[in-house]
Amino acid sequence: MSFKVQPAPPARPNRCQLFGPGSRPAIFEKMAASAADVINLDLEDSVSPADKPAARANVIAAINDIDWGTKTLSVRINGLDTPFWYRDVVEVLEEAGERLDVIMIPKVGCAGDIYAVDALVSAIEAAKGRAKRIGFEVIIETAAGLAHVEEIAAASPRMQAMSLGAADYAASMGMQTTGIGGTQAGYYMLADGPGERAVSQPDPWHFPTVAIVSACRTHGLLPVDGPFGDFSDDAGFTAQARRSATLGMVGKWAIHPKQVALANEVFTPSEAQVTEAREILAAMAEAEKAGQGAAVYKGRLVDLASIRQAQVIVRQAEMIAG
Ligand SMILES: CCC(=O)SCCNC(=O)CCNC(=O)[C@H](O)C(C)(C)COP(=O)(O)OP(=O)(O)OC[C@H]1O[C@@H](n2cnc3c(N)ncnc32)[C@H](O)[C@@H]1OP(=O)(O)O
Ligand SMILES: O=CC(=O)O
Ligand SMILES: [Mg+2]
Repeated sequence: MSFKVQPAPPARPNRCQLFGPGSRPAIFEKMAASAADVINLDLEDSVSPADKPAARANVIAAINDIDWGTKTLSVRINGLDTPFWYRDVVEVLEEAGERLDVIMIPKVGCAGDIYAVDALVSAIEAAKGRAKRIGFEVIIETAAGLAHVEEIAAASPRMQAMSLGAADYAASMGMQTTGIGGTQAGYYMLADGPGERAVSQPDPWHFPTVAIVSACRTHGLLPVDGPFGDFSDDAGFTAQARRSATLGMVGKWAIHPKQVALANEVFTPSEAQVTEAREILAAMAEAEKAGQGAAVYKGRLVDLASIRQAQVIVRQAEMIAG
């Protein structure tokens, strides 16, 4: 471990972020009644340019009028390359009440993008006497965003979470696919050797996922997997979510309500995982009493690092249980 201790991320559940277009207020109550930990009211890519002003008004009314319970409530603003974003920030922060928790900034390319939004948000908070400091979450979904992922993670004390946006990321990287997340038909390997050659399909999102997790863990943010577009493919969603969870992400977006339960299941440590983690902690407590730093648990090595691994699972389960 470095001399600098790794900071803890915000202690709140973030297993599923349910999105809904700000231009579709009929679904807002359904979003509030869902089992998602985080709600993202969208002003960006699910809202057509002509609908932006009406969507802002809908979102402001929804923040003020709907009972969002204990969910984290976020609004996705438009990107800094558009004429919409500053009005999103000004109107939402001037007119919506204190229930809003977070602003999501899409297509972030460098720390300066965060600085710009921070300056505007700080000025409005001061002018309006807002008591609660608005947090930021960002989407890494461009080549520049990935190249500068670490400086973005460190850009502001407002930063809480980072998502991988597979659709825009694929476009920005020039990837030859229209699929949003999951395995991609063209990204496959053929085994060497004689006879019929086995096909394997590696994960094309592996590199950005690991880069985001690393930046987030370094700076105490929540790493989140973004959208999986084919909401008819439950198995595909679950496989993608399991890969992300295994690599350290804490949750995944839902772009349809049927994906909420799938995400919650993957990102809630199972009873078997928690039991095993507690047994490892118990085995290590016994080993320590006997003056040993290593022990055998179910035929495999456990040592002091196993304590830290097991604590990840136990803490996650305890935080979710509240
Ligand atoms: C890809 C890049 C990105 O940026 S993703 C993030 C931005 N995109 C979004 O926010 C899109 C969010 N999703 C949607 O707009 C809709 O779910 C889409 C995909 C259009 C499908 O809608 P629809 O055709 O109504 O679906 P459905 O008939 O299967 O709906 C079944 C019931 O569920 C409801 N529903 C629909 N979407 C949501 C939602 N996001 N949150 C909560 N509820 C939702 C529908 O109203 C319908 O309800 P009911 O059964 O009629 O009562
Ligand atoms: O905004 C999300 C994406 O996948 O693009
Ligand atoms: Mg996007």
